Amino acid sequence: MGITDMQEAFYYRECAAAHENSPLGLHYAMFLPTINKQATPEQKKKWLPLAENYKMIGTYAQTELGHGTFIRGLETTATYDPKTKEFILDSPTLTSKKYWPGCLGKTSNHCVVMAQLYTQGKSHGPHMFMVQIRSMEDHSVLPGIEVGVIGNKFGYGTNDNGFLSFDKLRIPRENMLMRYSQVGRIPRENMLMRYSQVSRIPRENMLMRYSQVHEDGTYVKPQNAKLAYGSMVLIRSSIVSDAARGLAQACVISIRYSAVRRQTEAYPGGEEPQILDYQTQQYRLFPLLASAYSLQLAGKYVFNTYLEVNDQIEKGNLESMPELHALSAGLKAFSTYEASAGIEVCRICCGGHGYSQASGLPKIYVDVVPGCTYEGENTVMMLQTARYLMKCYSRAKQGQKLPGFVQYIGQNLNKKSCMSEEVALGCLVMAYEHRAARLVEAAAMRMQSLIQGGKKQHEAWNGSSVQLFWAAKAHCHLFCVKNFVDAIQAKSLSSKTVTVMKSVCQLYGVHGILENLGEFMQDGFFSGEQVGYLQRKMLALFENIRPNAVALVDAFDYPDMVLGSCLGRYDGQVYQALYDYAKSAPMNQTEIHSTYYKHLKPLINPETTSDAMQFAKL
Ligand SMILES: CCCCCCCCCCCCCCCCCCCCCCCC(=O)SCCNC(=O)CCNC(=O)[C@H](O)C(C)(C)COP(=O)(O)OP(=O)(O)OC[C@H]1O[C@@H](n2cnc3c(N)ncnc32)[C@H](O)[C@@H]1OP(=O)(O)O
Ligand SMILES: Cc1cc2nc3c(=O)[nH]c(=O)nc-3n(C[C@H](O)[C@H](O)[C@H](O)COP(=O)(O)OP(=O)(O)OC[C@H]3O[C@@H](n4cnc5c(N)ncnc54)[C@H](O)[C@@H]3O)c2cc1C
Repeated sequence: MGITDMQEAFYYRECAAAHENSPLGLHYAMFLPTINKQATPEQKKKWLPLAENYKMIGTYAQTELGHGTFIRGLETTATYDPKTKEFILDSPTLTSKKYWPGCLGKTSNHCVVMAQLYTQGKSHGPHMFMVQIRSMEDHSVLPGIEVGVIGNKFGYGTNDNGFLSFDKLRIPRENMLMRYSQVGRIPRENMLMRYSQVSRIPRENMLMRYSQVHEDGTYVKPQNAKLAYGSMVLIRSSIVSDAARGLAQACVISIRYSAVRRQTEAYPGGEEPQILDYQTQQYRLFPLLASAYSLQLAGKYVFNTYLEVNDQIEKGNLESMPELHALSAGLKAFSTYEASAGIEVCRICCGGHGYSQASGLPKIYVDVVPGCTYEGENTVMMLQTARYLMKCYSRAKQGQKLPGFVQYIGQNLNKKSCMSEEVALGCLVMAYEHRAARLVEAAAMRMQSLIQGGKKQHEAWNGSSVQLFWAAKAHCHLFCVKNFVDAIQAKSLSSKTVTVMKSVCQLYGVHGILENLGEFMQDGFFSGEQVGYLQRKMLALFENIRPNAVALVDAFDYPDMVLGSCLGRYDGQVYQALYDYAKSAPMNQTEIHSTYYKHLKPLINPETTSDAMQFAKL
């Protein structure tokens, strides 16, 4: 293929088999990046050529039957044996069996395994280990390993998500992924002196600034334990664009179809209008179109932020790690919630044909919706963002300066909206900042009052977690609105394209307020009159966007082969395509289906059943 950028390669493969989650998906999305980001130079030198050339095919085995969210609760153990300089991997309980990892059941011959590290009788928490699970000669399962597929799922039929357990499997010490942030940069001469006294690890291993288990079992911890979570942050930062892609494709299909489909005479004797001319169809589809554009912009922002922060981390500067975690966790949750719900609305807007696989919509849905669960269950991710927002709130109250995208926190909440009939973009951003700041403060106040009332920290946290969730969701929503507005304002408004996009951006902001009105009106920030401005503006924007609706989805430029949809075809020949799809159905290859003779004929013509049964036995 010759494509070196991994995201580009991912999307290129997506074009070849759109929304068919690849049986090598985890090899690309997590196994290779984990080696890239968590292995030492020596380990990369050994494993990357094999993995990049498909000799090693791997997955990311972290989740277990009993734990997916709570990584520190994982039960798989890796115990260091200094006598043999090996780790002993074990699945001590039923619930410790790895369960869910993609490409695990039948495809992978290796995996990076997250296990609790034990050395010198002490636990050091979750760490990653490279484990070979199948022979690279004949793909047979290696001794001490049980592996298989978990069975049918909601979707992802092309991915052999599997289970895996270890029975005191021994792996070399060198198979612990030992890169990580230096525990302080130990001068070379000290390292030589220090390590030569403590252990005789090979010289090439000594020039490391990484976490180590020395040959005698001494553990050198990383600068931050969460660095081991890096691969998840990478994928969370990538999922936002993936969710945007799914929503955008569903919008292409449903809006193109709505421009072709005519239904119900508009008045007695009149012609049937395009269903895209129904205001209710516009009310359901146009805000989703706006959301698709907004999430695409947010996806670009968060992935670029990942690249920037990851570069800093690899230079030992972990300062922006909390911000990246909060941003990637929150936007991953926000984008997959929005996209999943939006794709389902697009399907419903296509009527019966939307329920056919011929529409392409069910396949997009079952490919996007697990994103609400994998790589961090969405509610848990939102609460991680909320945790960061609470810290920001207390820093703001102490007068500390906050980083860019949280500077709104702690602002004066006594002001009122500047909203007028024009519905300026700036007034929209101010409204979202006010709503998020108010919800962050309300959650913080709730926590404080529970603690003052005698609750312990964890009780106050759980007792405030609904409000914490609301605050995190409002924060992510603000981010998407402001990021969209900034993109519009960064362009000159003279060109027609940007003028059209300004309407789309306005609709995104207006619709979001009207769909969450209680949160915007609870403290009187908006007057009833101003809500009227917003309602009228939304209806006006539908009319404004209608003439460009098809062009706006064409602009996503997804080819028919990627959409895989009879409804979203560029040429609009929907009905012929549906009929051809039906005719090609395997069951239509014979006039009478073989099951007639065995199951129906005995009912319809019992007298002639005998010869029928003969036939059925053929
Ligand atoms: C440059 C190279 C570029 C290469 C590009 C490659 C791209 C590849 C192609 C991609 C293309 C697009 C892909 C899109 C499609 C993807 C398809 C993927 C297919 C399916 C994959 C699914 C795989 C999985 O599901 S893997 C398993 C995922 N599991 C999870 O996510 C588990 C979730 N749980 C957790 O993360 C933790 O348990 C958590 C955070 C909930 C709690 O952790 P813990 O208990 O340890 O911490 P806390 O006590 O809550 O907090 C302590 C402290 O730590 C901070 N923190 C927590 N996590 C992080 C983190 N990750 N980073 C930084 N900091 C973290 C937390 O904020 C707290 O800080 P305080 O200061 O104390 O508040
Ligand atoms: C299609 C698919 C592919 C996957 N691929 C992989 C893979 O390749 N590798 C891998 O390791 N894993 C994989 N997973 C597993 C996935 O990462 C986990 O399912 C996910 O992390 C959620 O964990 P869980 O299933 O244990 O859910 P749980 O954590 O049990 O969540 C269940 C419910 O409990 C709630 N909950 C849990 N903890 C809290 C909390 N602290 N506060 C509030 N509410 C809470 C959640 O919000 C949720 O509503 C995959 C899953 C799917 C569906």
